[in-house]
Amino acid sequence: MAHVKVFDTTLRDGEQSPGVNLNQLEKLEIAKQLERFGVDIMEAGFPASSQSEFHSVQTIARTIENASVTGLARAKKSDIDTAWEALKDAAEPRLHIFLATSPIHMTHKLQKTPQQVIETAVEMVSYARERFPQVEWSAEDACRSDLDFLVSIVERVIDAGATVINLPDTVGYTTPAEYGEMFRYIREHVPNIDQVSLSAHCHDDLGMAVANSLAAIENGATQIEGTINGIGERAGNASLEEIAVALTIRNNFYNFQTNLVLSEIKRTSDLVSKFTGMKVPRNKAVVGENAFAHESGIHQDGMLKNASTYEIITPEMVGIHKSNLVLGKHSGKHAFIDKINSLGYSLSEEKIKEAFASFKSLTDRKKEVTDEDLFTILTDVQTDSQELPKYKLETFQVQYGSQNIPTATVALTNPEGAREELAGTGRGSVEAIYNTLEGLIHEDIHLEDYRLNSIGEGRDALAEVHVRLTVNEVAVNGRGAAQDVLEASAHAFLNAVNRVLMDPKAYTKQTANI
Ligand SMILES: CC(=O)SCCNC(=O)CCNC(=O)[C@H](O)C(C)(C)COP(=O)(O)OP(=O)(O)OC[C@H]1O[C@@H](n2cnc3c(N)ncnc32)[C@H](O)[C@@H]1OP(=O)(O)O
Ligand SMILES: CC(C)C(=O)C(=O)O
Repeated sequence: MAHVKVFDTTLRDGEQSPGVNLNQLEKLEIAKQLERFGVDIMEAGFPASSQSEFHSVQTIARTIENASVTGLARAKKSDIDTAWEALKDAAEPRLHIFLATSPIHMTHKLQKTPQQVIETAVEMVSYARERFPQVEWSAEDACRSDLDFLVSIVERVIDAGATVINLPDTVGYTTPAEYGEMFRYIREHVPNIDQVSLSAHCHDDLGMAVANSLAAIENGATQIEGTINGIGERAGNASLEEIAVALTIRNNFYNFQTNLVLSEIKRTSDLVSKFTGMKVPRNKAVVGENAFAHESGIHQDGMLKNASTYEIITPEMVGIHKSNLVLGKHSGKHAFIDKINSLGYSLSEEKIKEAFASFKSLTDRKKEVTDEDLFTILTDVQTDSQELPKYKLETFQVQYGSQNIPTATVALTNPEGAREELAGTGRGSVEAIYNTLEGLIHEDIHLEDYRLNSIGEGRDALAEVHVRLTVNEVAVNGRGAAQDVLEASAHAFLNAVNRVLMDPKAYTKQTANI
């Protein structure tokens, strides 16, 4: 069976999803999970885009041992130099340079002639190769480029030292037959193509990203690029978990394999969903809640007789396990530690103490603590930086009646450690809390988006709130979980404010709907 390399770009193209903004700790946790998932290459970010992005890429490059870490750069010396500083300590430093090759992009965006584009690509790839042992070059908007122009530029860039050539469908325009044909054409017409890996990178604007990626593999691609849960710019990228499972389940058709550990899919998907705030649609292939649910009588009857009647993928294959060790009010530290280890976490003693305290306080209010609850507690603890000063919720009280004006009284500790208390009103309970918090925090804050999810089932399920705020005109996301919706709402608000106040440089990205 032939091997296909997996290039994950959740932390770069995935983070380009409108509304997503990951902080450094979240990016690092996702990177460690991608390493466990077995990706060959992970694109940790775009180092020249901001200082915080530079530090995230540098930390990931210094931490990850079992995958090659790369970063994106424009065809510009300054981007390449910055990327080198961020990536030079990686186990295998790798750079990803892109330059558009379609007439639309060359004329309107780059304002360069095709000849200038060839010269720039060649010059920048050979400049990058003076430092990086691995250089990937992407022909941005390849699918709307002239094929013979693509043949000449790819040949020249390989001569300049590129080790990987990527032919992205940047705008999700192509069909499987066309994309496959493009790979075949490039393989047949570029004389030095066998010296490099040939990569596919698809977007989902027409819902064909996964099908296009598979067509590329069938026609000579040796690397595929994508993201977890298919997140990414606009409609997203090809979903890596869907490609991996398709190659496995249909290995009688596709004769290709990857290094991915399929049983890590669920956990990777959950982590990315939680940190990005992008909920996985219930009906999404492979990781959606309904992917293994059977509703209708005839299907249920078939399932009871033999699961293969209606299930082509088993939940276990993608890491969905029903747990039988129940944690509750009477569980102690040993069972707790055993459980967090079995969920794949490795936490410091300090963090274990913090997580155990949150667990115990949850058991006072909830009969059974599920794996989903623990996942929420543990990921929050994992990315909580204790050392940094921040706003902390102490107590709150809300008075609500259908005839009264909702009123909240909130007490918090400010970053200087002083306790402050205030009362305020609003049109509803959440608004009363948020107005009061705005009165306590002397920054210019606006709520842009508020979403409430339930974690698990039943009356005692945890509430999880995702908010999007602008703090001093900087957009930032926040997340909070608690058994009570109002408490989760307060935590989410403070989480967003703390993120931007602790690391203002990281939150300069404004996503515009243009
Ligand atoms: C297909 C993709 O997904 S590509 C990756 C897209 N990702 C991102 O853009 C996220 C990170 N980006 C950023 O933080 C910013 O855009 C930065 C820091 C890179 C650049 O910011 P700015 O200097 O303010 O430039 P701005 O983004 O407005 O415009 C982009 C400039 O880069 C040029 N450019 C675009 N692609 C390339 C390229 N591959 N190589 C060289 N120059 C390029 C544009 O022509 C434009 O140049 P101009 O200023 O001479 O007109
Ligand atoms: C940088 C390139 C590979 C990209 O993201 C795209 O073309 O979609």
